[in-house]
Amino acid sequence: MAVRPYIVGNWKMHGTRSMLSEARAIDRAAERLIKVEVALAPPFTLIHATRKEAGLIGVGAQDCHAAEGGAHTGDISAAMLKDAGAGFVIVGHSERRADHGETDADVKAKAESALAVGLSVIVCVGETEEQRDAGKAESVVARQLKGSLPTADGAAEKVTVAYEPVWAIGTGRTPTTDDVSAMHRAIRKVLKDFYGEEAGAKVRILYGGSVKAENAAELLGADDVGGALVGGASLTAESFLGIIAVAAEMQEG
Ligand SMILES: O=C[C@H](O)COP(=O)(O)O
Repeated sequence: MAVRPYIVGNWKMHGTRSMLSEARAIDRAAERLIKVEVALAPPFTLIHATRKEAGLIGVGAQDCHAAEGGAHTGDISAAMLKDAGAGFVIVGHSERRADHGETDADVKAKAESALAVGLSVIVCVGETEEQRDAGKAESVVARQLKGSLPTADGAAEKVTVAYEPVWAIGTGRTPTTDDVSAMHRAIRKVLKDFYGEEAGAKVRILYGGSVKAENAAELLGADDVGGALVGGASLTAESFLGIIAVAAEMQEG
């Protein structure tokens, strides 16, 4: 279990201002849970309000455009996210890789643009069920990582990796603890090769994909799991705090 697990809620395309009450409730409870680092990634429209109303937890974005600015209708730059109060941005989520055809190079460019304005990044990787069944999971994730990780000076200190098997996202299905351990070990090797032994050893690796309070202990208990990237179970304070409480209890040994 990580020294201080990082539990991040990705609200995806959910959330109007009425959901700020959930963010406030999470923020108030997070104050008690000093053993766990907590963050939320609400929709763009709620970043500024969430930052203002939830002062203790981290607040971030779910994506950013790679350009500094320009004629990109509907897109949002990393600088705009920082201006709105974001401290990090998720890049390369499988839903964006699939729905928007984002390549590893696109993800790397987004990550570099985020680091350039002082944001941290959560770089998402994960295999499909077809790739897993073909025995290609580790090679796919390694390729995604090598193509998506930023290389700017000091990048490793601002990078978190989220391993999210695509077939576990939103399905209620999860890998076995042993499978999570094996993949996280493989990811750690890639990180050390990519950033060097020392820097690569410090990058946090989160697990994401149907994390709930009921399965959090087994998933967070796998080897080299630094926390979780949580979708559906982060949408209410009750369910999200249930996961956070499990992570905190695991810190108490
Ligand atoms: O970003 C979060 C992941 O996609 C996991 O989503 P989920 O917890 O709803 O399976």
